Amino acid sequence: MKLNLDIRIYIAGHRGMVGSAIWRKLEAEGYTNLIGKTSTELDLRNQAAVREFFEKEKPEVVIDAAARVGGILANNEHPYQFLMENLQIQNNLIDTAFHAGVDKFIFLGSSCIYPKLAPQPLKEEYLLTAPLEPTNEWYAIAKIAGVKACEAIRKQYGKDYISLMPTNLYGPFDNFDLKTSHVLPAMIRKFYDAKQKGDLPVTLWGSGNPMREFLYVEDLAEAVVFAMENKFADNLYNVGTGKDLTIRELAELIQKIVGHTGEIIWDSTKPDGTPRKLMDVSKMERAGWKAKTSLEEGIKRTYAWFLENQESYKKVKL
Ligand SMILES: NC(=O)C1=CN([C@@H]2O[C@H](COP(=O)(O)OP(=O)(O)OC[C@H]3O[C@@H](n4cnc5c(N)ncnc54)[C@H](OP(=O)(O)O)[C@@H]3O)[C@@H](O)[C@H]2O)C=CC1
Ligand SMILES: C[C@H]1O[C@H](OP(=O)(O)OP(=O)(O)OC[C@H]2O[C@@H](n3cnc4c(=O)[nH]c(N)nc43)[C@H](O)[C@@H]2O)[C@@H](O)[C@@H](O)C1=O
Repeated sequence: MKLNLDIRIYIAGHRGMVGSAIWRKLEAEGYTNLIGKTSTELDLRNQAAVREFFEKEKPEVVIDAAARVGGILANNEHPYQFLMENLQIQNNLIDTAFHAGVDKFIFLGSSCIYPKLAPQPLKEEYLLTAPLEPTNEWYAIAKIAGVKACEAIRKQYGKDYISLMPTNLYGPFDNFDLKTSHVLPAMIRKFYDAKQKGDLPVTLWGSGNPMREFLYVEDLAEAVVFAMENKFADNLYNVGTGKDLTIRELAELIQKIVGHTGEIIWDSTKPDGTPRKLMDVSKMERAGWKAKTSLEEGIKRTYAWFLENQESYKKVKL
């Protein structure tokens, strides 16, 4: 059920694709006391600055949507930053929130925390049962540490700290930079640019054979607000659609939506990453939440947003 609409809610990473979607959803639900700081205003890697911020702002709920985030190449080429920066950010947020007496904390991990070759669909209990996918094990280990920190606070101190594991996300305010982005925004940008130049060929990475699940970011935001307004019985919940497709099928779908008619070339020098990471989303469904936006509808909305914003919105993160 709804919390008091003037409760002080801190959304870490409120300008990101996920954080901004959560912010919009909370505003739409009538929450009036939303707190956000840009990374220039508050570098979450700085523990002293985070402690000072909590003393001043006194948030009652914390939603952690701040992290060093990127696609398969960014993760593979910057392992130290993806491990260390994410450990610093989440440890400062979780530990400071706990010591400041925050009773509700929502940590966002990722489906890449599960073993590379775990049975599919991935259940929450598969965590730590086998080796991780090498291209993003650094990021995954940081995220697993965040899951365990929240689990320990829940178990030892009885605080309502929970971890949501979203699948691959996409939508408005995504990162469309071709070096650091995830596959879906990269395909939108590549097919659009190639179409503009007379349907030139589009080069995509890997074999096209891996499978991925994609959740529209506004559905995730709804899941996060649902988790904020309800007391969950457990610590760890997968958040996804429970459906996946091959990267090749994704390319054909986006090519159709964008209206590109040129050739697709597959660059096998780029990594495929994990062959599949379809999540079992039944635990979250039993808790009362289910995704509703279809992949085709979500891509159409994202493409429309991209066309309206592509000039002003260049999010390059390295
Ligand atoms: N995108 C995806 O496919 C998935 C994302 N997630 C998770 O969702 C969360 C958000 O991801 P997403 O929105 O895609 O990422 P974005 O890169 O869009 O947003 C990340 C946010 O984190 C903030 N941030 C990064 N470093 C710092 C820092 N040192 N100090 C303060 N703020 C910082 C950025 O702030 P600023 O803009 O002010 O610089 C930015 O707003 C992450 O936890 C990610 O792991 C999980 C599964 C899939
Ligand atoms: C959310 C999740 O996202 C990351 O994992 P990932 O899903 O493997 O990342 P990705 O979206 O970048 O790639 C998905 C697939 O798509 C293929 N692919 C084709 N062509 C392009 C292309 O042009 N760009 C990209 N990025 N990938 C491409 C690519 O080769 C791969 O096979 C984690 O690092 C981590 O951040 C995480 O948790």
